[in-house]
Amino acid sequence: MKNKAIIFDLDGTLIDSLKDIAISANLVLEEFNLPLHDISEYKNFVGGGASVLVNNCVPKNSNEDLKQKVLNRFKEVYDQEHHLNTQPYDGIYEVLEQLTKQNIKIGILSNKPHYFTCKYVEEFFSDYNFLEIHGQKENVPKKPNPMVALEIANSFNIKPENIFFVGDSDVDIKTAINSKMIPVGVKWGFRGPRELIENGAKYIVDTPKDILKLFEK
Ligand SMILES: O=C(O)COP(=O)(O)O
Repeated sequence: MKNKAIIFDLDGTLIDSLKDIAISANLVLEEFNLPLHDISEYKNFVGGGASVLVNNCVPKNSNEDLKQKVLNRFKEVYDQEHHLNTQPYDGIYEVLEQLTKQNIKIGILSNKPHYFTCKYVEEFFSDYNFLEIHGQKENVPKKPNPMVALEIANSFNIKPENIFFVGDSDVDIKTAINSKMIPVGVKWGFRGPRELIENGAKYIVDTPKDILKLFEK
């Protein structure tokens, strides 16, 4: 057991953050007099980080200046008060408890801006021993680039092929493949299993507790 580890994605994997992201983005779109989107549409907008989110939700012909302004404002609005609906998925705490008991090293790699990633981890997961916590940082390549995932493997002192990379989007599965980790897709996240399988997920887990079964394989 001790020679295995898990890197988790955050949004759509550990926490259900969709509604707050959508509410914040729609508030900003409204401020800029731009068309709004249904919450469910945001499922396909999230995953590539805040700038990709903005790219996806502003009209196609928007110029860079507008995108930058929307992005800056989104970060402000999201930071203020729109966290009321965000919660860890049912069963996540139990899994983290078990992983901690079994001394399995755990980390988080998200494309959510690093500041927000740390904020959420502090709010929900401060009782768990996440050894590595990385959101998207300026001038650091984001997922699916394997760089940070490999740095985490290095710090864990565990070979990438013994690390499960658990996520809910194509970006996560591609990150796992690019870093030669074991790609695990979750069924409860923002995208469906089909996207995860098409992108090369080796395992699909139906519920958080199925993550524990991966170690029996
Ligand atoms: O917020 C995003 O766009 C992505 O975040 P994630 O990498 O934790 O899914």
